[in-house]
Amino acid sequence: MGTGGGTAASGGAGETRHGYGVHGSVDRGAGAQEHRRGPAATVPGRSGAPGAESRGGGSGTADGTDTHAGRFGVAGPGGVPGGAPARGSAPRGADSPQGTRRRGLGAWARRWTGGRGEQPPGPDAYDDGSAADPGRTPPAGAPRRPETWPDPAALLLTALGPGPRLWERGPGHPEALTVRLGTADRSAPDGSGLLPAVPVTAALREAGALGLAGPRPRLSGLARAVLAQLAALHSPDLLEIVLISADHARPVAERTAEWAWLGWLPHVRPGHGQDCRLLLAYDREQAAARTEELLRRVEDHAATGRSAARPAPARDADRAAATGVQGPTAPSGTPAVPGRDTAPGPSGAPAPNPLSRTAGRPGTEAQHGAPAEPGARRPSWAREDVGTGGFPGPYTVVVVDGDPGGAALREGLARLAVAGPRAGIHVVCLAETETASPVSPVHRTYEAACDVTPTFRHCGAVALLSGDVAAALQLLRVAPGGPVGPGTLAAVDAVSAAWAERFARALAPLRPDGPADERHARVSTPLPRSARLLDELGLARATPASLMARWADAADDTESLGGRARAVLGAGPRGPVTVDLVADGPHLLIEGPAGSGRTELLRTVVASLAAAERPDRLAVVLLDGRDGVGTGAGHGEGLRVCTDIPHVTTHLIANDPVRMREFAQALAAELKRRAELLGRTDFARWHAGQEVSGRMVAQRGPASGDFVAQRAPAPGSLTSSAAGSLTSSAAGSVTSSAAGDIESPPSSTLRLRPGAAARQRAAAAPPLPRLVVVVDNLDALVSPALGSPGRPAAGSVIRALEAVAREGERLGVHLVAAAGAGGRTAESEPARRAALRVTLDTPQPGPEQPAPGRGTLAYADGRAVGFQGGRVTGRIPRTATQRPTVVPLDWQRMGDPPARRPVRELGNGPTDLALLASAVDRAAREVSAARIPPLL
Ligand SMILES: Nc1ncnc2c1ncn2[C@@H]1O[C@H](COP(=O)(O)OP(=O)(O)OP(=O)(O)O)[C@@H](O)[C@H]1O
Repeated sequence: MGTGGGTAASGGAGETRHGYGVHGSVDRGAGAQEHRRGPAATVPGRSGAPGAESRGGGSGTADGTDTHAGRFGVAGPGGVPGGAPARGSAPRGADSPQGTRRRGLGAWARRWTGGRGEQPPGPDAYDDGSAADPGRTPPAGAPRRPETWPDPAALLLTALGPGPRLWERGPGHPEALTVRLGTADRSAPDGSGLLPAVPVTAALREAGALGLAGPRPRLSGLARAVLAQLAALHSPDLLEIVLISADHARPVAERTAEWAWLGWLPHVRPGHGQDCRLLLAYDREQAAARTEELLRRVEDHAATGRSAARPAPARDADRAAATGVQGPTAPSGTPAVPGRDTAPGPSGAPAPNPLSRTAGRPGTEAQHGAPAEPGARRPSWAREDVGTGGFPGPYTVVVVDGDPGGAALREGLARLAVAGPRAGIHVVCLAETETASPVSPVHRTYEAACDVTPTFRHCGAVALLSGDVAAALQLLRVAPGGPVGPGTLAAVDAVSAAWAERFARALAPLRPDGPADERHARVSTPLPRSARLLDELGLARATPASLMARWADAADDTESLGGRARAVLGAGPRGPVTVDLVADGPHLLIEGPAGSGRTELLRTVVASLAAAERPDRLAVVLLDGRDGVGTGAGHGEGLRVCTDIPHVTTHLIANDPVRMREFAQALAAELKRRAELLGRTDFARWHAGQEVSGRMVAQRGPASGDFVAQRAPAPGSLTSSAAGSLTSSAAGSVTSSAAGDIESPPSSTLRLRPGAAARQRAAAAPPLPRLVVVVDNLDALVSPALGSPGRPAAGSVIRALEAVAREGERLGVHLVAAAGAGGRTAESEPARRAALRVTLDTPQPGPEQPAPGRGTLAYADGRAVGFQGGRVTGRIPRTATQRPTVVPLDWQRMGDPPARRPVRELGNGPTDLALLASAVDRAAREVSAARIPPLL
């Protein structure tokens, strides 16, 4: 399929053919003007990349005539005297004299193999990147630099391998989202000859949106080549691809046939909760759904100021390296020779060091001799991100093929093209036009493209196919008035449908490595109407082993010394919403009207606290402030259903003044005990001290039995009458021989060691777990109803809770309380001292409305996040509904929401809470966790 001078491939790797240079093949009609020479066209940062502001405000270029060449054009040398280009680089805006094509075959072979390094170093004068002696042959064995912008053949090999370059570009990579559109011959900067087939590239992050226009067959070939590059070089975690091909001017069968290959890519799978099977839109509804999702993301980004996201470290490093290459502002010691420091990895893959990549990216900063001002290369809309490393991803490339119709949709896509780049969303717009030629000069072709695809007008850079057989393209920057400058002429890259299908099927089974949430931040999605806690916890099949793994992880957590108190509340816009009582607390207040799901949320908190930490490091005390709870007085079971969880040591209902007073005294006594034990230190530091003293003992002693020693409080620092009934084992392998222990260590181990008796006494001391006091209906305690049985003792309970609110943070005691909004409760100490606050919405009836439990979590620093509370007392879903079902699908319907059968609950089966409690109980036995004594 490749014709003329382009590097093109068709039908698969075996049929790949290559051409060289532009000579004789690139149309130079009226629309395809000569490239300008001279430094003005080659200085990065001067050309003013297109962007939202520049389009609106006319602040496009500094020199007015410069095009994209400095940013999204031919890469290559141009400004640095003696600066040596590396292979794969090109001068910008410089014409290609009819010079010698030295080592063209060598260049071909290297590009064909994607620069894998298996071929011996060639004699290419520019390969070694030596500024001093560009013609010097690189020393034997010198590492080869791979092609920065691989050609289609290299891409296919990468996918089929899969090769080492697969998904090589992360967010910090200087070439992330930069695509090669074709090639052009360029003269070497030292005048030594011609660099053949130098890549011509466009950077989406700089252009914002990219338009491609031309006759359909070649346009499709170019679009396939562009998307294949993106898919091969960026992982599906970093980049999702959305297709909107809903132009009714073409039959849907034709559109689906043309794009069928794209459906195989892992990048079109909905990774952020989108309601579809694949991110492919072939009709207006699907297109509207995808556009809406993306616009919401843009708004969400603007609202949360995500541009202040933490810097991608590599990015700053890149910039430093780029600056270093250019001289004046270079930090000393920065690798400065382009082309030298991008060594292939062991398998010929590019070195992972992004420093090298930037330094080895001639044609941008490295080659032009202009000191890189931070932000100068980037368009105005991106500049605010410069200091923070740019948008950190994940990115979205939206392919808009033709006009989907409908004013709202058009407007939405226009907004995406203009505002999307701030949120990492870049439009690649395809418009079917005639080839640019003397008959249809550039401006006319551009207007024709804007007519057939209105989104085209919002692209910051456009590539117009030109020439009799559309084998060339002209890459132009777009200013407010339309394309400017003569642009860059190149031979087009294009691949056939068969090539693309083979490529995409090769990628189809591949997945990125590692746990999903560690790989990339999730983008914002709408809240679900209901949520299941076990799903949010990732414990759909709650097993003792999965809980033990979490508890072991908590034991290593230095942030939560003494016990982790982290609870998942439910589903948020970016995954589960978690409160950390240690880091963000110490106390949590849940407010909401009756029926809003306060009690359920308290159960959710208790259940997820238990899933996060073992029961001898975290204890829970439950208090139902309303006297009718659990007595059939119409208020349900309250917190009683949580009492099967081994962490729960005490449950009190406020209907018995005697027990309530005892409870208040016991709680106060526990605070006193902790205060005496901790002395002047606090809970976390005390545990840190225990760790240190434990390690010192452990160093002297033999390996076995160390756990007892590690966790034993220092002798003499103990109080307690409860000694002997408890253990201080924390991580679970050994417990003391105290009463109530499930397993005891072999006592001979301790006897053999010096000082063992003292340590044994220490091990039997009372532990100091974190304690969470969970109170439902706090308002019923603050303002007890006249005649309620608990009224006489409510005051003493409240005083004890106030003491917890005041002193709990230092003592490792947390309060989680639920109450109706406002009233006297707001004035109470527990409410005033709650750093974390949840406000639940009034539930609305109706199947379309969210279930109770919808609310907002607010942090002390003003941050807030909405969530749908995770239900934990729902019945375990019927397994029958989870049987696999077979649904016939075709490409056309992949963008529809998947048909869902309602998950029916077993009417009388166990609840999720019961399932979890049972697993927690078994896990606690497995780790020999001792029970914490009840308060009462
Ligand atoms: N997250 C949730 N998902 C689905 N249903 C929920 C959720 N939370 C609560 N519900 C349901 O809403 C109803 C009220 O819940 P809950 O008793 O927790 O509310 P409340 O605010 O404590 O009200 P009250 O104090 O009047 O009992 C219950 O039927 C419960 O099953």
